[in-house]
Amino acid sequence: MSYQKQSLSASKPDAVSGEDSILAVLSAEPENWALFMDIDGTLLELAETPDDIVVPPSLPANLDVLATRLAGALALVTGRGLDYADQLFSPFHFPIAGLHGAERRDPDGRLRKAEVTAEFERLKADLAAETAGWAGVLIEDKGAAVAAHYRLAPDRELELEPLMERALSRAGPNWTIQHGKMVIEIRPASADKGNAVEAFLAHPVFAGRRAIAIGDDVTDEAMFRTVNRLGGHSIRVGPLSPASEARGSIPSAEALRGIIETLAS
Ligand SMILES: O=P(O)(O)OC[C@H]1O[C@H](O[C@H]2O[C@H](CO)[C@@H](O)[C@H](O)[C@H]2O)[C@H](O)[C@@H](O)[C@@H]1O
Ligand SMILES: [Mg+2]
Repeated sequence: MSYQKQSLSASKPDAVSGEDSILAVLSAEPENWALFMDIDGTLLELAETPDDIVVPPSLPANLDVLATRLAGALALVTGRGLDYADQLFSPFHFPIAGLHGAERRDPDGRLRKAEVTAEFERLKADLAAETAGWAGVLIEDKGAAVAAHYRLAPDRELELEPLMERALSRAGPNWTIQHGKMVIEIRPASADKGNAVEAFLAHPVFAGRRAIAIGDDVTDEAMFRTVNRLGGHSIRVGPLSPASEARGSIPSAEALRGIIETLAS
């Protein structure tokens, strides 16, 4: 059932639906493609807490080689704060969008950060205080966004929902709720991952290329819709579900890293 959509899309002449076809299009025509990848759950396996993720030592250099093959047309598009995500791939600095698209560093190094108001700072502190006694709930301060993680306390989801909704009303119209894997976030409403992909594609390094977007979560649906509309390819890590607009899938982050390693070698 979950593969029905995949086989439908695979029947299209230019569908990219799995590891072999991603490898094929990128290695055959690297000058024609741009690659946009999510981080958690896509390039890296999910971990119990945000700081427990492991970056395999070969990944940053493999990404750098692949980025060079694509003449720079490779960007990371993440819900993480830009600075946090950037240091995961040190010493390389790829074009990157953080906070689900609200922060961006373009290929020319131009940086756009989201504004953090004094009221938002107070709101984050209050959320941390209100959940201080909730064992297993983690509040992740991401500057202009805040995430309430319940992976270690799944029973708290129902209590976190109204708490985050109340915090959102306090934050005002410039913020929005973002659901994710065992997490509820308040993020800037100014841009989503689809907007970030379009902004990158307007830059000369990316312009004129077709986009491949690879992600694993609800937040990635915005970039899937964008690349589908623009004639690119949308790939979900994990099984396809009818709820996703991704048209292809690869089984795991490890499989994606294998593709990257092959393309880099
Ligand atoms: O857009 P992404 O790069 O996938 O980032 C989405 C969120 O990822 C992180 O949370 C998720 O991964 C954690 C580590 O594996 C996991 O513990 C958590 O349950 C997941 O929701 C990150 O902490 C968030 O800030 C990102 O928005
Ligand atoms: Mg993800």
